[in-house]
Amino acid sequence: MNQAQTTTAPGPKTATEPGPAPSAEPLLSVTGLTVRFRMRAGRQVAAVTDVSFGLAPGECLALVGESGCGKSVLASALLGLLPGNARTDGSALLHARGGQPRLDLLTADEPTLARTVRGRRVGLVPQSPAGHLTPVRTVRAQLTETVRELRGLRGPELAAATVAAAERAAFPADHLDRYPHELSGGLAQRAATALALVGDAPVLLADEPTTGLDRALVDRTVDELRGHTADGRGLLIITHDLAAAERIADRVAVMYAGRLVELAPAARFFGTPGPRHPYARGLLEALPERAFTPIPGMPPELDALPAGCAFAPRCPRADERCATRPEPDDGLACHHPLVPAGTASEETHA
Ligand SMILES: Nc1ncnc2c1ncn2[C@@H]1O[C@H](COP(=O)(O)OP(=O)(O)OP(=O)(O)O)[C@@H](O)[C@H]1O
Ligand code: NI
Repeated sequence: MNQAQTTTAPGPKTATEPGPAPSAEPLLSVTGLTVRFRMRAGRQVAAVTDVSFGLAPGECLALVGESGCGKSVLASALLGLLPGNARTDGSALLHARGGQPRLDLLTADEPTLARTVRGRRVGLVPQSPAGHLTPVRTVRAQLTETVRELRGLRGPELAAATVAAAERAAFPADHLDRYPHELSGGLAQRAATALALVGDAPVLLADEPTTGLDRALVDRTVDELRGHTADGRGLLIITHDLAAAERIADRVAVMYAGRLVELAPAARFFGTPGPRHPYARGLLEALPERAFTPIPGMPPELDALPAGCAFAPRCPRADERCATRPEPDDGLACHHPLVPAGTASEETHA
């Protein structure tokens, strides 16, 4: 979506900016989101730090980054699903829509989240579907209940809508009467996706929705998720699968050690001139169809982060400036970007 491709956090745009009116206000504005886990002996895990982004109507934003960088914690924070030892800061405004009021997801109380947000205003495809499916009930029973609750259907209509909901996520109808433990990982994933799609929530968070699926099913699943953004809904997809992100995303957000280090239009990120942050470039170059060269080293521990740039110890371009943490600017937090600011726009076709 063009209107969403230029800013780190699409706040309210000025009247002089072009773009269709419906995108003037994002669906979701996350500002300075920070999550800390309090551990024993005064230890603290900095899982998410000062993350800001917006999700525009009709937009698909892909959130990528190595394991443990805070992606799922970010999603959990948006749904009020963090454990008791977590403390959040910042805001995550879910804007007014369809008669529903504006709401800060970080401060909303549990009854509000349970009754009006989860599944209705913000859907979730969870990272571990097995843990989110009820073990003692068949997939059909769970899907039927969700369709009844969220769509208000009864009788034959309900039965038909349940089968259609399964079909939407490529969950085979002849497996509907199985219990979660009777499903493969890929089928459990599809059941969870089917459940998450039922409510047609304005914002859908999909946390690794394609784990355990083969390429054809990955494509089918992400296309279905992308289809969710019709009618001005938004999709935040968390994925390790950069090919899937390239297939469906409008923008890509790259997270490292709890922070967003780059936020870029997908066309620019995957095409020319490519990622601007050395870490983002490294992620892309690690792909088999690219250089197939992994980034050396490991991400830092989140309870002992360095004062400067957290990527510096692994960065081929690091220098003395990196002892100071780079402030995010124009969708990038790096002292020595691969593509200098101002040259990253569409006219750069070297
Ligand atoms: N309840 C918790 N208490 C303490 N630390 C936690 C808790 N939950 C998550 N963490 C830590 O927060 C960090 C971020 O975890 P998160 O699950 O968000 O990573 P991720 O980016 O989703 O990784 P993956 O790609 O493997 O799913 C990790 O270091 C993890 O150990
Ligand atoms: Ni995760």
